[in-house]
Amino acid sequence: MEDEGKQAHLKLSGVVKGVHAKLRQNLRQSAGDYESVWQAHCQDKALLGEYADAMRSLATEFWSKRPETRIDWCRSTCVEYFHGGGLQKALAKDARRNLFRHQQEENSEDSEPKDMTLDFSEMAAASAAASSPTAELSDSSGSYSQTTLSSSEPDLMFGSPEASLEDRRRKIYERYPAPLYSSISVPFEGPIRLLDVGSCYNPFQQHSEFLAIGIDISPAVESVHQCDILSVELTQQPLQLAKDSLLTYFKTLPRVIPQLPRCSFHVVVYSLLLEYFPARYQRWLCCQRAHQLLMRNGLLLIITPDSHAVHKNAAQMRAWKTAIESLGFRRWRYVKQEHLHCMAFRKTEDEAPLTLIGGADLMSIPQDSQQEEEEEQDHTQYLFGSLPRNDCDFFRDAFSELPDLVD
Ligand SMILES: C[S@@+](CC[C@H](N)C(=O)[O-])C[C@H]1O[C@@H](n2cnc3c(N)ncnc32)[C@H](O)[C@@H]1O
Repeated sequence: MEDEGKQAHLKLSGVVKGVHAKLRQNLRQSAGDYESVWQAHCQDKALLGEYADAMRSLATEFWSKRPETRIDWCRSTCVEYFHGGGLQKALAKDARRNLFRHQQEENSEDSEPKDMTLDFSEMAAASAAASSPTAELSDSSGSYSQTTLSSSEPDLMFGSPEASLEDRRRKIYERYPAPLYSSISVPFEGPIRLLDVGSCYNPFQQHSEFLAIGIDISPAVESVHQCDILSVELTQQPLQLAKDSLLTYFKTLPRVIPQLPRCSFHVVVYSLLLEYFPARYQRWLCCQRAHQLLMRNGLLLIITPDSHAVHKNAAQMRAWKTAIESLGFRRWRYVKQEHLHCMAFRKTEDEAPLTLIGGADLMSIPQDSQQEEEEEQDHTQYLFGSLPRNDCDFFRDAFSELPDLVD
């Protein structure tokens, strides 16, 4: 019986790993033309269907037996963040950081400020922390990523010499209230709007904390919508609907989604998704899209496989952190589990704070550096039939949530 289970697991993981390997091979053969490789891949409905069934069986029949699955981790992280004080603490920390920064600016001897540039995204966070509940869609006017106060408003900038920094900051807030329509306010209320990208079998749907919207290029179940995160159109503006209408909107999305609303989700989940893509640029684009889809203070959750000790791929994880933070996120939580890296990034800025040249290059996975020659030479029948050894290692890492069934 145990042997039968092992065989079934190997067969299913063979389908999954075969698709990943084929994509990487196609990318190499096309000399890096990831767009045409991706287009051809998305048209291969038979292969996509086989993958979807295999992935669903792996996840629901084998991996779900583990004490804490990646879905459990995402769920407990969201509950702590939205309902357990995590968001409040993060906002309070922003406010302290912001205050400290302005104090530093004022104290610096050589700066005689004529203009003071205030980062309104942080101010919004600070004011959200300090304020009573604010309607999510309270104001849709204006751009607010940066506002410059000129020296023609001296009282506002510096106040009277005796005024405390807190007083001056309060005046600034009164004069320039930061619009919060696309920012998550505290205390958090209502279901957590969670976009599960590469959802496959809609694992978040069963949890009542979430209004879970699952999307996939090849859904394994009816409730998941067909949508490609790489190419789906995004609306120009966030949805401007009252809360009830928002719920209705998300509950009545069409089966095939042509467009997703910008800045409208509390959580975006990429669970075992980024390593599906053969090209770094696709992983990078995917993270950019998460930033565009999330409300400010929303969370991007990334789960990526790795069975090695935490330090083995620490450089890769640091590179991902640098790349993702450059898009306007700040890492809120990182956990290395036995077979997974689990990361939560909070969207802290509406615009990318800096343009990181070569950001896509930082989104590598170990298999990117695998040389074609090595692959061709190393067809060892190691564990997974005809796959090369490095792929075997990868898939054992990538899909070994039940290691005793694979090893
Ligand atoms: C390894 S499975 C992970 C399934 C699930 N998230 C989990 O953790 O068990 C990756 C899934 O991502 C989907 N996928 C790949 N590229 C996608 C894209 N561009 N847009 C949406 N889904 C995608 C695949 O069809 C597949 O179902």
